[in-house]
Amino acid sequence: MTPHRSTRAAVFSAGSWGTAVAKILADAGTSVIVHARRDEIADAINTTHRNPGYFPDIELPASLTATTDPAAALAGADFLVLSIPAQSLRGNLAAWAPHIGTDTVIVSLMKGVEQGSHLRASQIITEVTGVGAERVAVLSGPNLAREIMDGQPAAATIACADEGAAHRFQKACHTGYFRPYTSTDVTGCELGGAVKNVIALAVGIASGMGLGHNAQAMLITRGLAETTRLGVAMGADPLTFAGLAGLGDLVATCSSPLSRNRTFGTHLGKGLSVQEATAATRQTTEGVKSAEAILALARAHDVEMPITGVVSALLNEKVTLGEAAAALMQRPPKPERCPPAPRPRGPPLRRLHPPHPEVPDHARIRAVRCPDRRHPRPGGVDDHRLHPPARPLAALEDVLPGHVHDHHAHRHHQGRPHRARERLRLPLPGLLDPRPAPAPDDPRPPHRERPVRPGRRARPRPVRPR
Ligand SMILES: NC(=O)C1=CN([C@@H]2O[C@H](COP(=O)(O)OP(=O)(O)OC[C@H]3O[C@@H](n4cnc5c(N)ncnc54)[C@H](O)[C@@H]3O)[C@@H](O)[C@H]2O)C=CC1
Ligand SMILES: O=C(CO)COP(=O)(O)O
Repeated sequence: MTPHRSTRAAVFSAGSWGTAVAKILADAGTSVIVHARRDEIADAINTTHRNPGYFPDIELPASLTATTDPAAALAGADFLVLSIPAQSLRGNLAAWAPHIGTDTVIVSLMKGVEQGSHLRASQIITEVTGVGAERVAVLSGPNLAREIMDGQPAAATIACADEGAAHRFQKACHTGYFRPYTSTDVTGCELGGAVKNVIALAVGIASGMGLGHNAQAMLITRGLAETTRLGVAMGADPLTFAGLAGLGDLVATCSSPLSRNRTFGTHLGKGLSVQEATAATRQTTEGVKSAEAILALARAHDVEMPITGVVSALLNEKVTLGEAAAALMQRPPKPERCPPAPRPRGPPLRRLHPPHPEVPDHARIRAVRCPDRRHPRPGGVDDHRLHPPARPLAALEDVLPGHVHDHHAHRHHQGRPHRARERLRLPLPGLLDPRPAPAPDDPRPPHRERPVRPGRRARPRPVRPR
C-alpha cells in the first residue's frame, strides 16, 4: 500500500467495473487515466470528479483523469486494464493495439467467452495483440462494483502466467478496502468468472419462479461442480474453483440483487421473454452472450454441463421454464462426486482451436474408472460417454443431455442386464407439478447414492483358511 505514483495504469472503459477498478488503483496510489468512449463522460470525470453515467453520487479521487484518445491514455502505461463487454473486445483491441507499449502488462477484468471462437478474454488478447501470455493477466473475484465504489471490503485474484507481473499489479491495486491475491491459473480464474454468470442466470430464474433457497443452493453447488469439470478438462487447477474467482464470485453473484446476470434470470423466471428481459437490463450481462459458447467448450471437451445446457436452451427459447427444471431434476441418478482426473495423457478427443500456449497439454480427457466400479467415468467427468447411449432425437437432447431417459444407459449405470438401444422417453411434468416424477420401467428401487472417496478400493475379501 506504499504510494507509487510512478506506476501508470490506463483503464479502458468508464463503465461500471472500469470506473470501480480505476478508483481502486488511484486509491492505491497508482497514476490512473480512464479511456471513455464519450466526450461528456471524460469531461465530467476531469471537471467534476464524478462519472454521471454510472456512479453520479460517488466522488472519484482527484488524481484520476480521463480521455477519449486511446494513444494518450496508453502513453507510458505500465498496465492496460480492459473492462468492456467480452463480445466487443476483439474489434476494439485491434484499434488500440498499435498504441500498447512493449512492456505494458494487459489486465483483463472481463468475464465472458467469445461467441464463435469460444475464446476467453486473455486468449483474445494474445491473439489480437501478439503479446505473450507472460504479459497478460486477469483479475476476477466476488466484486460487485457498487459495493466497492461504496468502499466496502472485497478481495479478488490476479492470475498471470508470470507471477512477477501478477505481483506488480497486486501492488498497484492493494488498498485498505481491496485485497488482491495472486495466482498463475489464468484458465481457472477466467472460467470461474465466465461460468458463474450463467449459473447466476439459473439462480435468478429459480428465484423468479418462486423457488426457495434449497433449489438455489442446489444450482450454486452443482453449478460449481460443472464449472470445475470444465475447468479441469481445460487444464485449470480444481482448487481455483474453491477460491475467490470460483466459489467466492459464484456466491456473491448468485445471491446479490446487484448482479445483472441474476436480475436478468429473475426476469426470465417471472415469465418475461428474453427480448423483454434484455430491454429491462441497461448494463452488460455477460452470461446471456456466453452461455452457448461455454456449452460449445463443454462439448469440445466432452464435459457435461446440464445447468449451462438448460440456461442456453431457455435463452434460445427452445424449452419452457417447467421443461427446463424437469430436465434437470429427472437426470439419471448418480454419485455426487467422482475422483478427479489423473494427469491427462494421450491426444485430445476434440479440439476447437489450434493449440494455445496456455493450455497445450491439458485439453485432454482420459477414461478413468470411478472406485464404485459400476460407474466408469471419463476423466472424472461424470457423463455417460462410456455408456455410448446412441442418443435419439436431435436438437433438444443435444442441448439437454439427460432430457430423454436412456433406458440402456440407465440399466448399464446400475450394473444390470440391459438390451442395447432400448430407450424410453419420459414425459416432462411442470416443475411445480405435485405428481412424483415417473419411475423408469424398473420395479427395483433406484440406485443408492453413495459418496465416492478418491483412491478407495473395494473391501478385501476375507482369506479362507485351508
Ligand atoms: N459490474 C461489475 O460489478 C463487474 C463486472 N465485471 C465484468 O466487467 C466487464 C465490463 O462490465 P461492466 O463494466 O459491468 O459493464 P458496463 O455495462 O457497466 O460497462 C461497459 C463499458 O463498456 C463500454 N462498451 C459497451 N459496448 C462497447 C463496445 N461495443 N465497444 C466499446 N466499448 C463498449 C460502455 O461504454 C461501458 O463503458 C464484463 O465482462 C463484466 O462481466 C467483472 C466484475 C464486476
Ligand atoms: O462479476 C460480478 C461480480 O463479481 C458482477 O456480476 P454481474 O455482471 O452479474 O453484475
